[in-house]
Amino acid sequence: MTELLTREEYGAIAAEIDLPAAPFVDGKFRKGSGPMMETVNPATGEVLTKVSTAGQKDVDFAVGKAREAFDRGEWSRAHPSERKDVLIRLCKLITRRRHELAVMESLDSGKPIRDCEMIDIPETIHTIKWHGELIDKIYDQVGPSGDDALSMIVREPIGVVACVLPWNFPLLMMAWKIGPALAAGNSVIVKPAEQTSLTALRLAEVAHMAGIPRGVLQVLPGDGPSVGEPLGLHMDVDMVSFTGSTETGKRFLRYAADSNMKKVTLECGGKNPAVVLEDAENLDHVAEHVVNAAFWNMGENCSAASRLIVHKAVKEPLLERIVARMRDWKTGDPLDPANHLGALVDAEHCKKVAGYLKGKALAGGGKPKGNFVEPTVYEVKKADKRAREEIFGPVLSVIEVASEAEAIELANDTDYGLAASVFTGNIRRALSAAKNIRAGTVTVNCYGEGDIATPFGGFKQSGFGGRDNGIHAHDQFTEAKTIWVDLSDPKDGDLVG
Ligand SMILES: NC(=O)C1=CN([C@@H]2O[C@H](COP(=O)(O)OP(=O)(O)OC[C@H]3O[C@@H](n4cnc5c(N)ncnc54)[C@H](O)[C@@H]3O)[C@@H](O)[C@H]2O)C=CC1
Ligand code: BAL
Repeated sequence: MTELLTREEYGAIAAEIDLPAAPFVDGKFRKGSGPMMETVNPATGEVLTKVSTAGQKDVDFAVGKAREAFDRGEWSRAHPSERKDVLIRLCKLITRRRHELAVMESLDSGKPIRDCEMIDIPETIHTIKWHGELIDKIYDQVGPSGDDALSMIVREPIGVVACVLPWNFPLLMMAWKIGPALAAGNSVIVKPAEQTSLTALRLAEVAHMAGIPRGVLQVLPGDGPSVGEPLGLHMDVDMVSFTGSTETGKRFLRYAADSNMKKVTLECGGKNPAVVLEDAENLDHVAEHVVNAAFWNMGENCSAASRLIVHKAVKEPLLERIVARMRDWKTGDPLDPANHLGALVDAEHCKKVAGYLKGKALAGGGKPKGNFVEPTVYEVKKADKRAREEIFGPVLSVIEVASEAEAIELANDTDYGLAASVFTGNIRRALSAAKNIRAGTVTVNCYGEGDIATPFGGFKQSGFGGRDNGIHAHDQFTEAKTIWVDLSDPKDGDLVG
């Protein structure tokens, strides 16, 4: 269990912290050719630092260095157990610096320090360790060829991989990508979201200290058009792995089509339903899961349960319990470990979320204070935009239904398909819902994303081309190659054209 420090201790770390402020390229921080970018603490409005950003020139340079590193082979062709050792060493260094990284993450993104300490940092370590540990234990396959041939199916690193990241879990999403990508032997270029570059830059520096060779892990801060687009269009980038909005995800498909047909995997938005049927057992348990799923990380979570689809027979008692539980979810100073919700990531996003705060709320609904939005619940009709659009804030939309069939139909009535949950005491209904809801993850009598060993990604417009986490992530960051060996005796030679 991670120990939490006091508010004063976190304040002292924040006051001392030395923030990285330039692209990390070819083993060191180097000033970028783009403009300086202010990085702001969304909880206070204070400018934390100015980060030198990358431009086209730096993208070209970093891609060249990534390719050189890949071709040198000290990482890409190293024995898997050597890569494992370095990744485990990296995890040890992250563990040693966990409070610093947690504070940096909280200052930069507005996330509550308790989540940074208890979820983001431990899960970052767990992810990198899991893939490091995996890499010297997986075997390639032998195909079912006859006696006169041997067919081998091997997986090889793809080459130069660009990972374009969101701001909602800056370090953890970086780990989801670089853990498997590095373990497999790729050279990786990370483009963090412009709102949250700091921990990505620090992690690259720490990874270098752990023994990741120069050029193998580089970080290019900057905005989408200046850094994301040139990476997406680059002729020598072999793959882009993206997490973010569906709209930007689609751009990467166009970039690939307009350049070198690079491999693209997308993990995008969601409008995820929590379906509660009339035979759900233990409404206190259901309420606990729904509140956590809707409001954890201020609802800035692609798999947040932002729609509660509830049978009319249990609606009132469930809502009473949800509203009661929400009183424990305190919003405020992200560096105070007593708070469960911090600030939204920036003023622009806060304004977008505030646009959904209209009408009579069952809980919350007050105007934002600075970038802080209190957790809010509305009961809405299914056509209401709060029931249809990804809000990405602490807003739960409740929709009443009268039957199981109506609930499942409504759960699927969305362009997204990332996550869903169903609460019922009946195994037939649970499994039937799990089969019939079109989403990458369906949880039963709980709400979650699975864990590091299970694939995460979306159906429909929530995802494309691969899965994060588990051995599926290893597949995402490798190419399959067939090697076919003719075992017949050449002296028999009856090869006919
Ligand atoms: N699925 C998820 O985890 C996330 C979903 N979102 C959703 O997206 C909405 C908008 O948030 P944004 O930060 O604007 O997300 P975004 O999808 O625009 O940003 C994600 C990443 O893509 C990059 N990017 C943006 N425009 C680009 C372009 N033209 N070419 C290449 N790269 C580009 C950004 O710099 C960032 O690194 C949120 O309100 C939320 O609904 C946002 C972040 C994460
Ligand atoms: N929930 C983890 C993935 C994401 O929000 O982008």
